[in-house]
Amino acid sequence: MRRSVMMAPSILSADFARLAEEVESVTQAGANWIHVDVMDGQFVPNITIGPPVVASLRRVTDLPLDVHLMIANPDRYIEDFARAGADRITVHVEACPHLHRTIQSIRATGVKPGVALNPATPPEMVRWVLEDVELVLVMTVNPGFGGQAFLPRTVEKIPLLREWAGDRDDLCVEVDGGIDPSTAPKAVKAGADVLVAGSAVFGRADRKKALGDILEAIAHI
Ligand SMILES: O=C(CO)[C@H](O)[C@H](O)COP(=O)(O)O
Ligand SMILES: [Fe+2]
Repeated sequence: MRRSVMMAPSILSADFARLAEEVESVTQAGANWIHVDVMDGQFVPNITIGPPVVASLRRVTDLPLDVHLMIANPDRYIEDFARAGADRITVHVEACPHLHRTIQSIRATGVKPGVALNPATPPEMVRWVLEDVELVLVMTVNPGFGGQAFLPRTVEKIPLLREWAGDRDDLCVEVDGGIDPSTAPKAVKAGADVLVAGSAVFGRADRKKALGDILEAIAHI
């Protein structure tokens, strides 16, 4: 029997002028986590939001805030995001020359650490820190923008990560980018158990139907 799958809508595709209502709509629709994409214009070409927005979200939701840092030198901001109310902080291995130290810094704040892999990054890059993290985020698009097409080969990393994680049944493997009812089954079959979806959820008026269609697509896997 496969592990239960959690849905983490990405607010990247939400209406930022109505963020509280947008979060409430996906909460009512059954979202498990709220995925927050932080971009700095350096590590990725786009710029989004920072700790003040996370602090504002913290005041309007009890759902776990899953903060995905797509920023250069993330060590500078870990404490700020932790203080703002993040439940999880995920850093990119490509942005962390001292990855183990960065993971320890996240853990020291009381926040659950995660590591993310770009599509071109081999899974071996996180092999020796798997026991130190709570989550591995496998990017299924190149980071920086919502609404891009899913890259199918990226999910081939997931069975390797699961194998290396051994009996770490609690390790979350999250996929992020281009997830919709047609691609979610590929990720879940490979072993993903957290699905981030931005445009496939916030791009539709009926959020319950949007989440429901993804869950229905994976129901029999
Ligand atoms: O990290 C991200 C982009 O870098 C986003 O979380 C991701 O792209 C979600 O958007 P979509 O589901 O529309 O692809
Ligand atoms: Fe993301």
